[in-house]
Amino acid sequence: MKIDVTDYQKILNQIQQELSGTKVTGRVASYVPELAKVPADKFGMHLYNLEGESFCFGDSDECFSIQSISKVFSLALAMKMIGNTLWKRVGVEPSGAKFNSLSLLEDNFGIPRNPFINAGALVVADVLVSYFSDPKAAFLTFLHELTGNDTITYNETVAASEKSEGYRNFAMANYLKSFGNMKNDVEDVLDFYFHQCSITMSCRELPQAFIVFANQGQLLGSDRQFLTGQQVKRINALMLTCGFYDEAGEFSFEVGLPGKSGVGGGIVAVHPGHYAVAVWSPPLNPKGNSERGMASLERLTTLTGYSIF
Ligand SMILES: NC(=O)CC[C@H](N)C(=O)O
Repeated sequence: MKIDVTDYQKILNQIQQELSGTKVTGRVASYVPELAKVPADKFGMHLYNLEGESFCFGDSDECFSIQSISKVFSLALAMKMIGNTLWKRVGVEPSGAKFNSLSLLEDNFGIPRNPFINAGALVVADVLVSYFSDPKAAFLTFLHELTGNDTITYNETVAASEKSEGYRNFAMANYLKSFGNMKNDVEDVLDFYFHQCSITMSCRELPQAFIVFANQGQLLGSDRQFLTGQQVKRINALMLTCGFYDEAGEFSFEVGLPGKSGVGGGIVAVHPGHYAVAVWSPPLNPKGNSERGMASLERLTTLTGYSIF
């Protein structure tokens, strides 16, 4: 199938028109002051296709805290570095539970259900802390190579306040350690994890990073195979089944694309073979996913008439 590219901008304009004025019931994340400060009416979207064309509206050039969207990058880096041994320490099944749930660890002997719930992302962070002597620098290098944009960096204020409020993540990391599924110091792993979550990127920059998942692992506009086809298949499968925690079914049902959300209000989705798209609207629904973001992506696949299904 081929979507007429001239339609994308029209469709995005329609989404902006339909949704920018609507009332949302969700709340902006408030567990750290830096996130609570972000105006609730920010709204932007950017679609980047495999032809290298861009379509956007609203606050699409403004950087925001990518939070859990970063878990896709850390997973990709860990898969690149240690391959299949990763799956001995983290599962690939949807959790059906909140992103920061501790309860499933007890039944699974400290093996998190998947890499996108916090427990799984902490194990992935532990892998990276073991692998690299300077994991924070290595993570940025990975992102810079992936995007060709070396301005992407951490927000130290967000990382610090996340740390000062991170009781549940500390509990989780210690709990993983008690099962032997955390090899490094809890402090070191959390320092890395809070930093990866603090990365700021815009709706324009995120699809430039995610287009590799629409392009079978090859960087766009180059012949560099950045990830293997199998790695990309697996990451897309995990985004589809686990990217929205206990709302992964709903996202798949309404939108029909692999994607990943963050509590900063961002969502990125991928249409393999076609495009990557990011949307940002800070108010979150009760499951911790951007309310207007989900609605926007539902309109995108409905108006284009195409999803992966
Ligand atoms: N869902 C998210 O975006 C959660 C990320 C957040 N930094 C946390 O660890 O709680």
